[in-house]
Amino acid sequence: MSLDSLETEPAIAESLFAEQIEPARTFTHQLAQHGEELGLIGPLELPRLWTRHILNSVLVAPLLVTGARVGDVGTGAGLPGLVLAIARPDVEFFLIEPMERRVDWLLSQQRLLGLDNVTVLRGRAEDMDGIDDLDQVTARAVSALSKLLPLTAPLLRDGGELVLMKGANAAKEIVAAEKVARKLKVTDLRVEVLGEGVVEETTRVVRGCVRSA
Ligand SMILES: C[S@@+](CC[C@H](N)C(=O)[O-])C[C@H]1O[C@@H](n2cnc3c(N)ncnc32)[C@H](O)[C@@H]1O
Repeated sequence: MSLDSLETEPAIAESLFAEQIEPARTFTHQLAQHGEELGLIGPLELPRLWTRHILNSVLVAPLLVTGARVGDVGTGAGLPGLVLAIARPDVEFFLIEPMERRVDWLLSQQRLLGLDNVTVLRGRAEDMDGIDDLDQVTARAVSALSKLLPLTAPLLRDGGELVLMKGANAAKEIVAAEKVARKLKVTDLRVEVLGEGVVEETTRVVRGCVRSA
């Protein structure tokens, strides 16, 4: 595929990725080159690949805790899971994705980038038997919060945290998910906007904790 229409790297990318900028560039180029043919990104995404997808994902990196075990549910093309694994080599990532073709892509990128902080798990989040002790769980563009909470909250240890990337309706989704949140013992659900004054397109996350007592 021609990379002619790939968005020029925004100047802010270098400060957001710091010393990890080179692998971030490699991954972005890989996604630009192969993403459409593999059905990972739409044909209109190249002119906004950095802004809409890569930077949007890396803005979550400062919310992750050093040494944490972090699950990313529905990683797909690698968003945000692989981008975060590039930006945060000090964090251990479990990328959960059911589709074989996407899993193959994630494994190929993990190898290419030499990411030894990544484990790719093939399957649906709700079928991840034996994983219920993660410190933090992320997800992006998987489903509405009321459906996403049952996929993500059970993967967390008591006191673990959800960091779910959401769109403009995030606050409304929290209201709609109140009952399911109570059932799953998810507390303190709130919206945070990341990247204000730093990037053109800010990122919205819903954060919340799982507390059994
Ligand atoms: C719209 S894509 C978003 C992919 C990526 N997170 C992104 O932002 O580009 C949704 C992804 O969630 C995955 N998915 C759907 N249901 C899932 C489940 N129950 N558990 C884990 N992943 C799931 C799909 O296979 C798909 O890759």
